[in-house]
Amino acid sequence: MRLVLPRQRELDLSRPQVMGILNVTPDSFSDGGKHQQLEQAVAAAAQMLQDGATILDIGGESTRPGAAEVGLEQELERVLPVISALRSRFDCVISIDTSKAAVMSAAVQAGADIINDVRALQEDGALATAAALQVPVCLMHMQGAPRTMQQAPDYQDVVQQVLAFLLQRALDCQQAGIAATQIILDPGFGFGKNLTHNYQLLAAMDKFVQSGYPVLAGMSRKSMIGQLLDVPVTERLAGSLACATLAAYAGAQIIRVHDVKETVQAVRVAAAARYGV
Ligand SMILES: Cn1c(SCC(=O)Nc2ccccc2)nc2c(=O)[nH]c(N)nc21
Repeated sequence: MRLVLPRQRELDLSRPQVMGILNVTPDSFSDGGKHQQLEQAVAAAAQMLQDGATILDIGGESTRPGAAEVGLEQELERVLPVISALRSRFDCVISIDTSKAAVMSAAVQAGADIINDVRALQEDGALATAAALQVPVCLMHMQGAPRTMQQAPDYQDVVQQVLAFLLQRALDCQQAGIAATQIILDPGFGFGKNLTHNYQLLAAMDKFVQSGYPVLAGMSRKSMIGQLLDVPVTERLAGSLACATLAAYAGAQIIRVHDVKETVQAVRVAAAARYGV
């Protein structure tokens, strides 16, 4: 199993890969000029790559519960300088975390290799644009919108409903011209799910893997850990490592995290048990 990337590169998914989170939203940097922020992002990227991340996820729109929408120009000016700087310095895989078609095109042109869309290409023009760009896409499930999604998440059967949504979106993508082997599925932990929903999805990770599509799991430092353990976001490393280990052992191929060094080690243990040393 592998993803075909631009510029004759590819990403081998026969073993789980760690995706480092590179947030470029203003609340993710100590204040300082644009240049300083770019330097900080490049330094953080270098550290994550040194620690074993093979993918860096760049996002300009905060999708935290209650977050407001971000304008196109604002999102572009946050992500493009960072993508260009990373592309010119590192040979890593870069994913662009966006739902806007215009950001997808500009980001891929600047050097991004994968589209990571928390809205599963449902925004205007997103599906056609992603198909035209011919890069791998991650389709994530979200119930509702970031501003409202955590008010009252509700499902008859969260696993069945999330999986059915993702399989349908994957078919929509294939009909638009995206190859099945270029489609990654993601249950969207914390996006319109309560604590029980999140752990039912984690327990059913093998069902998503059995779909045959690559699976991305993103639970790092999320409230599904904070609420369960009653710990603040700064005390969620152990819980995050447990989630990453469970997901990798169940066969998830991409694990999206903040704490790269520790997760690379934990995922390597899980992979040794599942695939052999
Ligand atoms: C962009 N993005 C996000 S942002 C939310 C987040 O990290 N919240 C958060 C981070 C730290 C603490 C509390 C909450 N989560 C996913 C995911 O699970 N899958 C994919 N594919 N993309 C994703």
